[in-house]
Amino acid sequence: MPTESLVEIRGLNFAYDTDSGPRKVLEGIDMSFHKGKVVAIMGGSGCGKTTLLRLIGGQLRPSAGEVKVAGHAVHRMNTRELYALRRRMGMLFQFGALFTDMSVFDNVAFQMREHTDLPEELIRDMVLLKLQAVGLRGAAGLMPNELSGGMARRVALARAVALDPMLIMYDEPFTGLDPISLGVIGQLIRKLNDALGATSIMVTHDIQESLQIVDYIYFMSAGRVVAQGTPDEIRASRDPFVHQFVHAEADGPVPFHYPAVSVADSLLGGVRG
Ligand SMILES: Nc1ncnc2c1ncn2[C@@H]1O[C@H](COP(=O)(O)OP(=O)(O)OP(=O)(O)O)[C@@H](O)[C@H]1O
Repeated sequence: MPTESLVEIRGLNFAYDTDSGPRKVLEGIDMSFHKGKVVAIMGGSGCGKTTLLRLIGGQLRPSAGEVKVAGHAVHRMNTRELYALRRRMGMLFQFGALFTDMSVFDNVAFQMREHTDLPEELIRDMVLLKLQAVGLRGAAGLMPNELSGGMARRVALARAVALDPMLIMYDEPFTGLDPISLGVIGQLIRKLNDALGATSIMVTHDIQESLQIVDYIYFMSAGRVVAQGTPDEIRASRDPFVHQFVHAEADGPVPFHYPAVSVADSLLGGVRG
């Protein structure tokens, strides 16, 4: 029996308003994120992945179509509903910056203190449990500048799941990590998702790590979904776009060059003039 969707995206279009008019970023996106799953969204730089996360989080409104989270259209929620929804979402954005003037403990406790009325003793136990889950209970008293990059990212993970979110969104969680830390973070993303019974959406460029830990992958190009499937389907895919990604080829359906007039035209243009 198919599992239930936590996030459903249907016919989603989005354009940014810019001085030179609307700038189309997403077009006709359909995606489903089923409960309990970890799903990766991959695609070249600037294809609209971060924009999509911001639409799911309700920071942006669709130009057309809709994003539903737990059955409710995000753009129709009032401020109070949006606030309640965001409390149930954990987010880890690029580099997952910690508050540098707070200890590891206080970084993880921050959301609990901001968003709940829980007594400090309970917060203490919850923070230590979250730190235990990422293997850093012993580092609770350290300051961020005393951590390695991999440790800092693990603290950011503990902070993202501090309030036991139903949905966790990661934007490039592996950026800047060495291969060992990258593997550790990947495994933790999977483990935390399963332990919490949550659903995770991960925007990443790291296909090899994704293939190890996710249940499903969407590939985007120029604001559209161009391929999708389970890791096994992706590995077996003959789709040229998927092939370019899986084999890290510099050129293919995703062009290496930003669109431009031909080299001959731009170099010889003056001569021919
Ligand atoms: N506030 C904004 N106003 C106008 N255009 C924007 C704005 N934010 C992003 N864009 C443009 O929208 C497009 C999609 O951006 P987005 O950040 O969603 O891409 P991305 O796929 O996450 O890229 P990357 O992998 O490089 O982070 C890009 O062309 C970007 O320049």
